[in-house]
Amino acid sequence: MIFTETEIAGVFLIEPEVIEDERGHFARSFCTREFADHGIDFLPVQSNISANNSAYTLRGMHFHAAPHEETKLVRCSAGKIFDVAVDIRPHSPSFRNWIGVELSRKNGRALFIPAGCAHGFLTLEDDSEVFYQMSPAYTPGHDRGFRWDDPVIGIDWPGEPKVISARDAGLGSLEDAIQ
Ligand SMILES: Cc1cn([C@H]2C[C@H](O)[C@@H](COP(=O)(O)OP(=O)(O)O[C@H]3O[C@H](C)C(=O)[C@H](O)[C@H]3O)O2)c(=O)[nH]c1=O
Repeated sequence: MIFTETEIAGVFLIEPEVIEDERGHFARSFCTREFADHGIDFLPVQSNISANNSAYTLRGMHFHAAPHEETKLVRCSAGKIFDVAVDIRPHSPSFRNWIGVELSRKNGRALFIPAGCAHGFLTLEDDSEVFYQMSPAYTPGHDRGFRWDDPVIGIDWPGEPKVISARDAGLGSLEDAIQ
């Protein structure tokens, strides 16, 4: 795997090292040792599948309140998404910064999102599926969120959402969410 740290400390783009042959290809998708070699102590305890019927479905922006912050390794196992991480750590030099990457079944890329960052995505094709490993396990009642189009964050989405949950559509600002 090829790790590239982004301008948000601790957020890494991970690209597969693909081994191709006449049958197709093989690539490693996770390895505790390779992650540790890049200073990342990550041992996922839960995996999730997010299946999305339509293009321009938006889920986010979500995070868990301390001390239940979640760390995630996100990949797109079908279709294509624009995946976004936002630094919500007030003392971080990249506080309020965001990064967005295109993850797809074709490019096999993954985004590693540490605790202290919010996560969200916009699907770019119908039938896009997101597979993500996380730690710790989900804790009901501690989920928080802020609006996908918070003007203070200014995420440059590649399109407007056509499908969004009532919860996500009604979220407030990041400032309100981290009070
Ligand atoms: C996330 C999660 C949810 N659930 C239950 C709770 C609800 O009954 C149902 C759907 O949950 P929710 O509507 O919060 O799912 P999303 O809107 O896709 O939320 C996720 O979307 C973004 C982008 C994320 O990064 C998070 O994993 C998560 O916030 O699954 C669980 O049982 N375990 C879980 O880990």
